[in-house]
Order: sequence, then structure tokens, then C-alpha cells
Amino acid sequence: MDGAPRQAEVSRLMILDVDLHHQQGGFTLQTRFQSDGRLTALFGPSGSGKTTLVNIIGGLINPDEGHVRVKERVLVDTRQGILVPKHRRRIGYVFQEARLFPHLTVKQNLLFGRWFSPRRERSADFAAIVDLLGIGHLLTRWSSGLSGGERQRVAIGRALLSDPHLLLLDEPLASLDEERKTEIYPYIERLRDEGNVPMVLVSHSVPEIARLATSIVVLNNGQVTASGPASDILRHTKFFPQSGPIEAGALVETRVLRHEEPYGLTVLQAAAGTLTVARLDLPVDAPVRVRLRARDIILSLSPPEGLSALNVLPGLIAAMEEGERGSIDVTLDCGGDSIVASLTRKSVERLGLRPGLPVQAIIKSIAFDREALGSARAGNM
Ligand SMILES: Nc1ncnc2c1ncn2[C@@H]1O[C@H](COP(=O)(O)OP(=O)(O)OP(=O)(O)O)[C@@H](O)[C@H]1O
Repeated sequence: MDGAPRQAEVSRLMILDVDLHHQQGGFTLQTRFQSDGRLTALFGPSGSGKTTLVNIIGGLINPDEGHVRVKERVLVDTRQGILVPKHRRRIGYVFQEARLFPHLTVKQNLLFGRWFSPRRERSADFAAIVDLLGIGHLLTRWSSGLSGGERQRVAIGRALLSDPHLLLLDEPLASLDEERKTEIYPYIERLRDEGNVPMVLVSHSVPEIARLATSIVVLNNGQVTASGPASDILRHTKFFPQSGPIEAGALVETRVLRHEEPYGLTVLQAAAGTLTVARLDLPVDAPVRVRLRARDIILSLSPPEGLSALNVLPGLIAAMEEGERGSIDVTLDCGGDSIVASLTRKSVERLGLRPGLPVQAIIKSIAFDREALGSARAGNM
């Protein structure tokens, strides 16, 4: 036995299991994926079918063929003639606009969500949800006077109070500016990490899914071009043609190792080694998810000397594949962390890169959550 879960166990672990065929005018949605993620991001360009897919999961569109299962519940199975009506699906929706009732207070808006859960099954804890979303101080306010970010937090709270089995977030942050988005991300992260409601997030933004998603489904023209754990998918620049090599890259989990106060720097510990960044306003040992964008990594055959870059990680080339626009994605195994560099074919040939070769990854800059930086910014170290 190799310790790998057997197929039956794998299926049980799957939170979302979707296999659909649906024709809509001249557009065909043909999607198949499974996700065990706590937050599954649906990513794809405009018109790729994200909303259609969300509407099928939510019960607003009946698909021609296929099935949708959430945990062990079958919502749709055309072969077995199962089509659970939308009001019985126990799905919470949050849209781009919060759609709160302006003539009700925040508390009344929140309690409205409760009407949708069967009385005997009401388990959502009002106080815990209010606390999780940081909206306790808003309860007596009229919803019409809230900021965009506050409105979305209340909308998420209202959806959670309906005791949903799944939360569908259809571009909930798209109408907010960067600052308001940054205000909401930590709450969605808490929900992902502490709540037990699986979420599906529709998003156009690579930084957003890099920050929030645990699983990613990439849609293109109605088809799934890739799906899997976020860290696996984000590594491939070719799955993100509209953002190109600019945003794709590796996600690396780190912890704060120490602060170097005289230099205004923080040292993070990753499996791959240490990374030095501008001072973070976080305690030692705090977890920090960093994103190493493929375009921000240079490869060298020998340890660089006389270079100002502080972040150099040794690794072995694990894989090489065609990236976006003729570039080559070179994946490195750096002590167990996967890091990807996007290189031109010319550089690959000039350096004689091939799987198994030891190289040094010079990291030009590190992207991560803005509030994790405190007042500092991710710099070119
Ligand atoms: N009722 C309909 N009848 C025919 N075609 C439709 C209908 N609704 C949507 N479509 C088409 O289906 C395709 C997928 O649309 P969908 O809204 O699901 O894409 P999307 O990925 O959500 O796009 P966006 O990011 O712009 O919201 C598009 O080509 C759209 O024009």
C-alpha cells in the first residue's frame, strides 16, 4: 500500500463534483471538475461561462445533461431525473452589488437571511457570524449609509445566516476599489479557514484568486482548461492568457522568522529557504502566503555574486513546459516548495536548462497581501 487514498475515499473528500453539458444559443458549456477546496475560484475571461455555471449550480438554469453534487448531496442528476428546486438547494448567493434592503437596518437585513433556513435546521450563530465579519458596530445603522466594503460584508453575513451548504460569490468585489477589496479579503480568508461552508468565487483577478483560492477551475469558451489545487494551477502561465506571465506564479507558505529592525526588513522562512522582505507588521511565527510571480524570477547556473538581490534560492529543475506566448515555464523544486520561472526559449537554450539540473532562482520581487505589509511595500530586495 502506498498510503494514497482509494478512489471511493477520494470522491468522499470532494466537496464539489460537477459534470455538465449545456447549450445556450450558440454557446456550449461542457465542464467537468471536482474540487475538495474550501474556496473554489472560477476563473476565465468574459463570456467563458462562469455565470452560466454558477447559475446552474444555484438552480437558476436547468442544464441539458449532467450532475452537480455538493458534499454528498445531489442537486442535479439528469440521468436519475433529480433536479432539486433552487429554494431547496441551501445555497447562499453574494453578487457584485450587495442588494441589501435600504429601508432596513443592518441587523434586520441580516435576520432576513435567516428566513431562508428551515426552522429546525437553524444552526448559524448570529453573534459568531457578526464577529467573524467585523460588523457588530454596524448593526443599528441603515444599510443605505454603508460603504461598499461594509455592504458586501453584511451581504456575506446575510447569506451565511441562511445556513447555506454552499456559498456562491459571483464577483462580489468587482465593483470595489483596491482599498475596499483589501478591507474584505481578510474576512473571506477567515471564513475560508474557520467557517465550514464551502465557497465558490467567480473572479477575473489573478491576484485575488492567488490570495483567496484553495482550488481553481479555469474556464475558456465553455470548457475547463485546468482545475486543481490553487498552488498547482497558478504555476502555469499558459492558463492565464489574459494576464499572461505577468501574474502567474508560485504560492509559497512561509512564517515570519525574525525582523531585522536596523534595516527595516523581515525574514520569512519557507521550505525552500529564507526570503527577506520589507518590514512586515506581523509577529514572529505568523503565517504569510507569498506569491512569487514567474516573470519576477531569473535563473542562474551558479550562485550569483555582487548582486543586490537578497533573495536567492537553490533548486533543481523539476519540469519544463510551453508557457504563454512561446515562453517556457521552468518549475523548480526548492526544498519541497515549487517555484516557477517564465523564460524565453533563447535563455533556456543559452543556459542549457534541462530537468534535473541544479540552478539558483534569483527573486526580483515578492508579491503578497497588502495589509500583511503594514505600511511597507513589497520591494525589490
Ligand atoms: N440566455 C442566453 N442565451 C444565449 N446565450 C447566452 C445566454 N446567456 C449567456 N449567453 C452566452 O453564454 C456565454 C457565456 O456567458 P456567461 O455570462 O456565462 O460568461 P461569463 O464568463 O460569466 O462572462 P462575464 O465574465 O462577462 O460575466 C456568452 O457567450 C453569452 O453571450
